[in-house]
Parts: sequence; C-alpha cells; structure tokens
Amino acid sequence: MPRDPLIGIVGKPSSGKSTMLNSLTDANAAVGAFPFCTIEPNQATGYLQVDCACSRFGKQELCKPNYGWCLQGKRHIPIMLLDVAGLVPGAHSGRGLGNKFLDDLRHADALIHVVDVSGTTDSEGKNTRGYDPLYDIEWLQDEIRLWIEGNLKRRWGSIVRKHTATKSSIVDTLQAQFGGYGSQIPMVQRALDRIDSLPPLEEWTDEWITKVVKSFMLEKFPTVLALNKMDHPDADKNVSKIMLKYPDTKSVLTSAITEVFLRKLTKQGFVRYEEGTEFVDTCEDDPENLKPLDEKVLNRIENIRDLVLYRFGSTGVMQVLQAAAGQLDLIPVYTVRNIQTFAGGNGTNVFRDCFLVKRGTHVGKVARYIMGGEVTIAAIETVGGVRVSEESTVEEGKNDILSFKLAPKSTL
Ligand SMILES: Nc1nc2c(ncn2[C@@H]2O[C@H](COP(=O)(O)OP(=O)(O)OP(=O)(O)O)[C@@H](O)[C@H]2O)c(=O)[nH]1
Repeated sequence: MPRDPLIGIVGKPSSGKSTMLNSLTDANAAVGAFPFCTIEPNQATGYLQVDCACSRFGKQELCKPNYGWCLQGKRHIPIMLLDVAGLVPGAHSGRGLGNKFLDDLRHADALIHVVDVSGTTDSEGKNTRGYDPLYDIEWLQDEIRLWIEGNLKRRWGSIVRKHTATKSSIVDTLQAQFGGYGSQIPMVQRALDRIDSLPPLEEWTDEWITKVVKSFMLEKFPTVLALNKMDHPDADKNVSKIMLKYPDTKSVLTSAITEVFLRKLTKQGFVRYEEGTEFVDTCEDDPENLKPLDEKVLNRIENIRDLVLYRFGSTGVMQVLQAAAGQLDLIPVYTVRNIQTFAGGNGTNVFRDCFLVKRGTHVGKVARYIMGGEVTIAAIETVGGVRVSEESTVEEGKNDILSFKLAPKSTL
C-alpha cells in the first residue's frame, strides 16, 4: 500500500455513523438525530487495537509508542477514518449528496457499512417502525455499483475502440478506467480472475460489465457490516435475517451509543471500562477510586451490561475496526534502532514506531515505504539479529520487527 490505509464509514442518514466515528476517535463529529446532520465528510484518526509486540517479550512497562498508546500490551495504532455523509437511494444519479459522497469514497480502501438494525429509520433516515434493514445493504451496494458502472458505460464506445486499436490486454484497459478509484494492476487482475469464461472485452454485454464491476468492488471496497443499535429490542430478528442472507459478509454487532456513553463516564472518573471488553466497574465495585453515580445512571449501566455487554461480549466498536483492518490484511510492523533491546533512538523506551502494512509485503518495500526512497539500505535485521533479505515477506510474528542499517551517504 503506497499510502496510509483509509477506512470509510458509510451508511444511510441516522444509522449512527457519526456516533460510531465518535466512539472510534477523539474527534467531535456532530451527532444528531436528523438526516444530513453530517454535511462535510469527516476525516479523523481512529485507533486500531492489536496485541503489541512488547507483550511477546515481557516489555510492556517499557513500551512507549510515538503515536497512539499501549496499555498492558494492548496497543492502539492510529488509522485514518472517513465519515461519508448523505448517502440515500438514487445517490449515483445525484440524489441527496450522492455525487459528493461517491467522490469521497474513491479514497477509501475498505468500508464499514453502518446498518441500523433497530428498524426505526427508513432508507432516508426518517423515523419509522418495522423497517427492514436488509434493503439498506442491497441499495447501498447497488449505488456504488451503479456509480462505477455509469462512469464506465458513459465512455464504453471509445474504451472498446482504443482497446482494439492498441491491442491492449483487458487488465490494462480496465486499470486505465479504474485507476481513478486508486486501483492497481494486481487488484484489477484479481477481480478478473474471479470471473469464469470472461469473453473478449469487445463482446461484453451490460451483464458482463455488471459482473466485472461487482468483482472489482469486492477488491476495491471490501466491506464489513456494523449491525448497529443492537441494544434495541427489535434488533435481534433483523440481525438473524441479515446473517442468513449474507453469510459470507463479515458482520459485527455494535452499539455505538453505548461505547460513547461508557467512554464519557470513564473520562469523568465514574467508571472503569476496558475498551473492547464486557468489563465495566462502578463505585459499587471500587468505591475508593470511582466517583459515586446516581440511581438512574447505575440502572442504565445495569441495562447496558444485560442487554449489550454480557450478551455480546462488548459494544463491538473496537471489533468492527479490527474486522475492517482484517479485510485489508493489515498487520503491525515495528521498526527499531536496536534489534537486541527493541529500543529506539533514546535507548530506553521500546517499540516506539509501528506501521500498518499488508501481510505478505516484501521487507524491502516496507523499508522504502518507511525510510523513504532516498536512502540506501545496507542490511535488514529481525529478532535475534537475524539478517533478512529484501525479498522476505512480513507476516504476523515473523519479520514484523525490523531494524534497518543504512549505507553511509556517498560523498561524491
Ligand atoms: N439505540 C441506539 N441509538 C444509536 C446508536 N448509535 C447511534 N444512535 C442514535 O441514532 C441517531 C443518529 O446517529 P448519528 O450518529 O447522528 O447518525 P449518522 O449516520 O451520522 O447520521 P447523518 O449525520 O444524518 O448521516 C442519534 O440519535 C444517535 O444517538 C446505537 O448504537 N443505539
């Protein structure tokens, strides 16, 4: 990945995108109950929770990340998030803030689709009861597909003429069209490989174009469903329907509003809450260190425990971001100055620098990505001072801790 990964948060108005973003970041996206409350796309830093390398070596106490933080071996790595506003059915033809939404989307590497599984908002985000959220999953995918298809079909005649005249391969011709979405040749190739008996491009019908675009979307916009508002009593039946209809799509049950609430109480010193878990302590558990809460809030916390935390194991918010990073096959890679102690420049704190890199990336590519193209790398070492070649790949737990020895600058 030549630049930092970007995870887009999409969904209809009032599905809970801003609440989700707030719970994943420290940003203050406007949270409101009205459609189109988020007008500008909102980019913010989220934090991906991973098991830090420090815990592998019992060095949790010495771990001091340059960015994000690490708490007892749970590291929070910054990752860019994009709140994409105003998507409604018909967006590809300009409805709502459709074109703007789709244009923002180009930059995303993976999507979190926030689905309101309470059934209390219709496809445009207006209040209702008994709405079927299955429809939201369908139309959102359709809007993205129709947008890409529209861009392709508008120029189809000249695309085919050029393809024939220049005797190009299908992958080259499509890359020229899909490059604007940030695609690369291997991505287009994988999309094509998935389709059986693909005829020559000159013979593609509308159906073939649709097949190709659908396959491209799986590569370009791998999607995780955040089944949000799972705290609502009507959520269960909708969740079952979605899981039955989309067994192969990664989905995570979430209650973004619960996460926001618990974080707020934590900041104010009323509760101790371990993000990503079911554990919440109040003054009843630890009167010495936690401020007392009134009856009403204590009852709400009890409800949250029963309806969300103990039933599902967490609010799901951390997990949904982990699932999105998983779709991109991202793993943390640590670069250290001293491969024996894992310390950085100052010689004391360990594992200060950490980057998210696609699993299987060549070590040499990681080195150039991190050090910049200008430097010459003389040697690369991993744990135990073992030399690794530039062609070795980074995997979880293997070649994911690296030290780069630079060649002295030429004085000529
Ligand atoms: N019950 C429940 N309500 C939620 C949850 N998440 C968000 N909400 C509520 O849903 C409403 C809409 O949330 P927002 O986060 O503003 O939704 P949005 O998708 O950003 O909406 P737009 O800005 O219109 O695109 C607000 O009243 C939130 O409090 C949740 O997990 N459970």
